[in-house]
Amino acid sequence: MKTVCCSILGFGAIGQGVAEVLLKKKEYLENIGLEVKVVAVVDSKGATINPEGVDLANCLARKRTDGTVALENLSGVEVIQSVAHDLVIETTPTNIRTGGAGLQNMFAAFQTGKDVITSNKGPLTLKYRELMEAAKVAGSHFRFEATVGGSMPIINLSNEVLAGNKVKSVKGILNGTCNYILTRMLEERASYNDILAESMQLGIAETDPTYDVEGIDTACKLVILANAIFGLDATYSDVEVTGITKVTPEALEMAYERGHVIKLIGEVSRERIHVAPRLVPINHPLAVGGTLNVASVETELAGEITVTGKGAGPIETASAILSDLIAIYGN
Ligand SMILES: NC(=O)C1=CN([C@@H]2O[C@H](COP(=O)(O)OP(=O)(O)OC[C@H]3O[C@@H](n4cnc5c(N)ncnc54)[C@H](OP(=O)(O)O)[C@@H]3O)[C@@H](O)[C@H]2O)C=CC1
Ligand SMILES: N[C@@H](CC=O)C(=O)O
Ligand code: NA
Repeated sequence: MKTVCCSILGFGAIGQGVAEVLLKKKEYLENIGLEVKVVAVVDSKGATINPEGVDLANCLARKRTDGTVALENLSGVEVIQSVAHDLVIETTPTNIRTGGAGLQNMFAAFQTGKDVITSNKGPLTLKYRELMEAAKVAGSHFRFEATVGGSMPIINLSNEVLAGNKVKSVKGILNGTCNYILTRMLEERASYNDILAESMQLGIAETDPTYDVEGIDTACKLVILANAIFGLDATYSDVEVTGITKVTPEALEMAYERGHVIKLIGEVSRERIHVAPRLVPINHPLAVGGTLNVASVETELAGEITVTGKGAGPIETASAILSDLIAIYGN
């Protein structure tokens, strides 16, 4: 049995989703020879630490009742530097201006020879090259399937499953919150503000939901795809960005009467990176609803390959983190 000691940095929707999935998959992981021991859990107020393994069920319960897991006044970086472990699971909020706590956590993880799995888009949008270089120098694994499309495989699909294929472009819906809002505005005539509030409660919206509705989150994901799949050195300023805040119920209904839905479509190729609301025919493969994401990958040898899956949500996103964990340590 291989023991993987890890920390969970950020214990909001996704961090808690990871804890739940690790509890649910304990037996499965043991059956494939992995004991995953969480030695530290950190939120914005501090940390719970136990080198023998923290009680995840207890952490989840305390987070619900007390609003925090903090028993010790330590930050993510302090935990990385002082607690022995192999893997940092980084799920703090996306911040594309500074990279936020996530950027510091990732550099600290690589400086101390740890592997990183993350759902956090900020650091990868801001400092992709530097992070890849730091991971390489440290000989660390760095995986981030959860950053784009949540549970929907897209990064590992393009780089691993479709290995050898040159990807020409990726086009699709990469924000679950916007898709949920546009779908419910059309189908139930629900109000934009009510659905946005509900998205926050469901744990699908960003910590700052303007990232979702202004197209910033989709733009970050396109930057990550540009760098991870196309080998570009793109940053946020390379993306043309329009969000959904100006899409009205009337526009959605008029489009529908003419056989179309309005979707927030992102597209990345070597030539152009852009996101904007676009008309999509009702029966088109990109016309998926709810929190679904969808991506059409245009490849050199295999033609077009389209995937769809839940683009947001705690358990769904944790499933991508779990698959990255198994990709690193399984077998
Ligand atoms: N929600 C989703 O469906 C998806 C989210 N993501 C990404 O995953 C990440 C997490 O998202 P989500 O869980 O929804 O966000 P939340 O806002 O629900 O949770 C963020 C967590 O990070 C903690 N945190 C904030 N600042 C710090 C800090 N300095 N040190 C340690 N912990 C800190 C918060 O603490 P506290 O609890 O004390 O406030 C909270 O526990 C984001 O980067 C997001 O972009 C990616 C895919 C899907
Ligand atoms: N807020 C994001 C979460 C996943 O990245 C979304 O709605 O897609
Ligand atoms: Na994904």
